[in-house]
Amino acid sequence: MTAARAGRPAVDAPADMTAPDVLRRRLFQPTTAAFAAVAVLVALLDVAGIAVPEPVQVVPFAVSVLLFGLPHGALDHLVPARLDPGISRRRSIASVVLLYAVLGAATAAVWIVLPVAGFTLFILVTWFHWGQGDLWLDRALGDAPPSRTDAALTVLVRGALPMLGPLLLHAREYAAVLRGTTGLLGARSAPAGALLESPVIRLTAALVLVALITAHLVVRRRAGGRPAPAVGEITVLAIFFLVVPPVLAVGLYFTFWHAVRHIVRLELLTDGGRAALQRGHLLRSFGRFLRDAAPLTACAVVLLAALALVLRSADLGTYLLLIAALTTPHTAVVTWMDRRRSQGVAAVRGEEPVQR
Ligand SMILES: CC1=C(/C=C/C(C)=C/C=C/C(C)=C/C=O)C(C)(C)CCC1
Ligand SMILES: [Fe+2]
Repeated sequence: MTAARAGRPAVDAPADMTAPDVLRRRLFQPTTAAFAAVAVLVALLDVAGIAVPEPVQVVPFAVSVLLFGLPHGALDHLVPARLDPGISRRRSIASVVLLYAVLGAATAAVWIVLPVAGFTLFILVTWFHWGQGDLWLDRALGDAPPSRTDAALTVLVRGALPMLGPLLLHAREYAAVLRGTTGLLGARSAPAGALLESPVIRLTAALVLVALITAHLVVRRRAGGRPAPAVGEITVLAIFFLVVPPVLAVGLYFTFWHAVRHIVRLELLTDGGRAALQRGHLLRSFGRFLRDAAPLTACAVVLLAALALVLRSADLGTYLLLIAALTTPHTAVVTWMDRRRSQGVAAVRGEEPVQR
């Protein structure tokens, strides 16, 4: 259906634009620009001696409960059926529910027995998971070459930006999140917090980040990929995570960068979603997704409320504990999707029929 027939202004993407072009111009480039604008704004406020108030910093995480963040994993139970016509809806739901029960409980057990190890595992799993999300997109947009070294470095760099970046200039807030989460489980994490705040660790993190970024860009160029878009995104994200207070920065990244990209990936697996995205109808596509994800998002909200009651705390730490338990199985689902990579990549290029 064209926009004119729908009786709205002509907002359809031009017919000669491919899906990657449309997504790049309508979604990914504006997102990068918005992140750059936030970094500039925060830097200007800083110069003026104004700090972003703490209640404002948690707004993106609060928004993520219903918009994009928590919902982005709420279709995991349908992913196997969407990707493989040989897998029935019933089998898809049963296997993913089992996966969530086993890996979610195992993650919770680590947190309960060894909270600091739970936190460390959470950072490492997120590092990998957010890195794999950006690798998928780089490949889908034709920027990343089919090289294993490029893949490994992309995952390492993209995950390191949000997980190591905040440590360089905001180690105190980083350590506060460690205390805020592990403290809910009765842990005394003073030594680990002090370690995070030590100059040696922060300097090491800076060196690792610079080395990874350099190696990544060199390898991408040599392997025949397109380094230019990556340079732009990495530069903006590096400045963003250096400048913006971590709770605000990581909340914005989770909600409007990682989750949005994953939603695009899932929408491209359906006829309706792909058609909407190819025409640049982003809001329609996100609306469809949020509606589909509503039942399981509601279940996750109930779990969050139950956790808040058990821990007698309804703060960011509680929410992060829930996310930690859900992220391990979610990462397993996405890793399975990656192994069937050809589907997703072909879908964004409009080369392949997709199933509902
Ligand atoms: C909030 C915050 C942190 C950790 C956030 C994490 C680890 C979030 C993970 C979210 C996931 C995995 C969502 C699912 O895709 C850091 C880095 C300690 C820095 C201080 C602020
Ligand atoms: Fe995710």
